[in-house]
Amino acid sequence: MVSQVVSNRVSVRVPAKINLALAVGPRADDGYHPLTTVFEAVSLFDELQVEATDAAGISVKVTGLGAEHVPTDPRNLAVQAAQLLADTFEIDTDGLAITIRKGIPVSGGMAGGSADAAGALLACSVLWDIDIDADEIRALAAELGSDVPFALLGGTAIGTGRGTELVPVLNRGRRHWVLVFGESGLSTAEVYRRFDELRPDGCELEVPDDLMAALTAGPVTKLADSLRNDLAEAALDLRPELADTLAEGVDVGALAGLLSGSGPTCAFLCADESAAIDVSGRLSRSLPPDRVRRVTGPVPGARLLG
Ligand SMILES: C[C@](O)(CO)[C@H](O)COP(=O)(O)OP(=O)(O)OC[C@H]1O[C@@H](n2ccc(N)nc2=O)[C@H](O)[C@@H]1O
Ligand SMILES: Nc1ncnc2c1ncn2[C@@H]1O[C@H](COP(=O)(O)OP(=O)(O)OP(=O)(O)O)[C@@H](O)[C@H]1O
Repeated sequence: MVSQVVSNRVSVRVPAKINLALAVGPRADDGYHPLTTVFEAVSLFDELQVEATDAAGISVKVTGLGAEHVPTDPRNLAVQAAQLLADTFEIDTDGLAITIRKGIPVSGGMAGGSADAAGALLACSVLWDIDIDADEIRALAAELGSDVPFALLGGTAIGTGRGTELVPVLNRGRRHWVLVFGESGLSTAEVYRRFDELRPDGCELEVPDDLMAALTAGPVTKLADSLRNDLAEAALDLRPELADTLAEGVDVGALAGLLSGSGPTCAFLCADESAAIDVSGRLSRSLPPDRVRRVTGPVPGARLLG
């Protein structure tokens, strides 16, 4: 297909995720673990702009939270996404300028890099006027990373396989969360490796019935009781101080504390908005305020801006 640039600048916004449940089976021969997870997209975003310029090659500029830890070369997941899309549709990437504004912590267990990959797929498909359907873009997303298809979809969804097979979950209401970002990031691969050492046979890949029921009916306390993360043990083994953070959030009024994905971000479910304001205020007294954020979920996946 020949590229035809229809607009020379496209902006998108992509949310972070938490895993309301993350059941992890034993490591498979390909190095990945089968999962049964319930993703929820929350109101913490990366913004990404792609632009057609006269310069050579692909350039990438990163600003915002933790930008200094993000590569600005072909290792950047947004660059990889643009390149994969271009290769698939035979498009010349010369002159592509990508700008990323990070709002999602890097290596925070909230799928920040995946968000940028999803954003680049969406933005470049518009910039290059590619006629790509939902199944095709989902397949490219899954090639880029296990969390990338969900970053496109958003909302609340069950993920199986590597986390790339998604089924949206109907649920009601808006949930109020307080996030505590880690002092530094944790490597997802390292957390899975420690999981293998601690749980060589994996954990049970059960569909979390109590959680599914709590998403559609009953008080939010029921949901708080059914949150689960099989990677928490491994992440806490690598970062024991996270146990104190999780306990502190509950001490100051959260209904439950949950490690987000592979961590180190801690997510606290609160009864309602005013409880979340109170919890975030109290946590900000003992922690640097820029590590504490109030968010809601679910929110939609990758969206065009403007
Ligand atoms: C922890 C989660 O965020 C939960 O949603 C994901 O499972 C991780 O998703 P991700 O960061 O997009 O993962 P990928 O980029 O695909 O893989 C990073 C590393 O995580 C490990 N990995 C990831 C997904 C999976 N189902 N099993 C794994 O073992 C692998 O060691 C892999 O090398
Ligand atoms: N656009 C990007 N944004 C953030 N990190 C990126 C990006 N591109 C590459 N990386 C690299 O990817 C690694 C993981 O970053 P990321 O922020 O996606 O972790 P994460 O949120 O813990 O991932 P997940 O929750 O999907 O496991 C980091 O080492 C980072 O340097």
